[in-house]
Amino acid sequence: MDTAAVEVTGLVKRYGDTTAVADLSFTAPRGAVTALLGPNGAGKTSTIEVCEGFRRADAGRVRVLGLDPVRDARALKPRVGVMLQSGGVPTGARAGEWLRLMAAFHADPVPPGLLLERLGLTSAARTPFRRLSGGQQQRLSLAAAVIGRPELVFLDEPTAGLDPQARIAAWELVGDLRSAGVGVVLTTHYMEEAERLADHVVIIDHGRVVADGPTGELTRGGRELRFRAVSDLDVSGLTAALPPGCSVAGHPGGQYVVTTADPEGVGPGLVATVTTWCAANDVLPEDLRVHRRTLEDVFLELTGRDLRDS
Ligand SMILES: Nc1ncnc2c1ncn2[C@@H]1O[C@H](COP(=O)(O)OP(=O)(O)OP(=O)(O)O)[C@@H](O)[C@H]1O
Repeated sequence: MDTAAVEVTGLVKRYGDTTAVADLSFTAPRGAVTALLGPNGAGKTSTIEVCEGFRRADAGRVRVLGLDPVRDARALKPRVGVMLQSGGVPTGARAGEWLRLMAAFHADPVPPGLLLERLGLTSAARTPFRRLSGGQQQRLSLAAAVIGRPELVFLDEPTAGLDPQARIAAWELVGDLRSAGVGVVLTTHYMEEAERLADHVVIIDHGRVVADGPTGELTRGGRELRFRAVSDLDVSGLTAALPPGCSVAGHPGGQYVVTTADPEGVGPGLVATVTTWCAANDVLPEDLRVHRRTLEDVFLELTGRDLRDS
């Protein structure tokens, strides 16, 4: 069986003179959570909308559960759940009615009442969509995306604007989907969310993939070793003891940061060199720890710190 839930090869998407997606390729595995990350305007929504069959690619090949999202739209519809950034629910539809209607399109839907309860919408069941709060609208769209027990769900910024409780409920729902073997492809601007939920991360910038891999692998290789010690440590002496490419910075309060340029990050050898030097100089390195890179560190390293004008 084809193991990919989504396979995108050389995707190009243009809007007039704007190239939103430029030769983009990635694979999202089945039964796993894949997060598409990228600054505003990077091309995430365009990519996801082509995968959903809502937009046509200008070039490249897209396969969803092995099928073509435009040509095989009818076959894919019952197997794929979609949560649009814009909601996609008629403004006058009442939350409960809308979910019951969505349920009617599927052979074995999740009971609408159960989903309303899971997502904290029971008391809003009779409220028209336009009168729901932004967070309630988001949650209703999420519920509609999963009600048909899809094999794959596309979630475009599923937790944007949710309060912490609603975000946790959404995370739990995504976790349950994954446990049930459902593939999830989501976009988010919350790095902590991606780190927590995603098995696989694809970072996009200017319509191209700049990093792609298992979340743990992308964040591997912390470049810093930190410790506290006396405030008048001989920083130049320690620097001289370290391998080339390492530097030491002293900060107020006796905080020290050893940084390595080695792409593999801080290894056991560097930790041993620092502690050996400390022992030889009668220095106790307190709170010694290798600072793990977060997904946010990786994201900013790859996409820069400049604000995007888009
Ligand atoms: N319908 C459209 N017509 C013209 N340009 C568009 C259209 N949709 C998107 N774009 C442009 O394409 C580029 C990519 O947009 P897209 O929405 O795919 O990015 P994104 O990564 O999802 O951004 P965000 O994080 O802000 O949602 C942007 O420059 C955007 O202005």
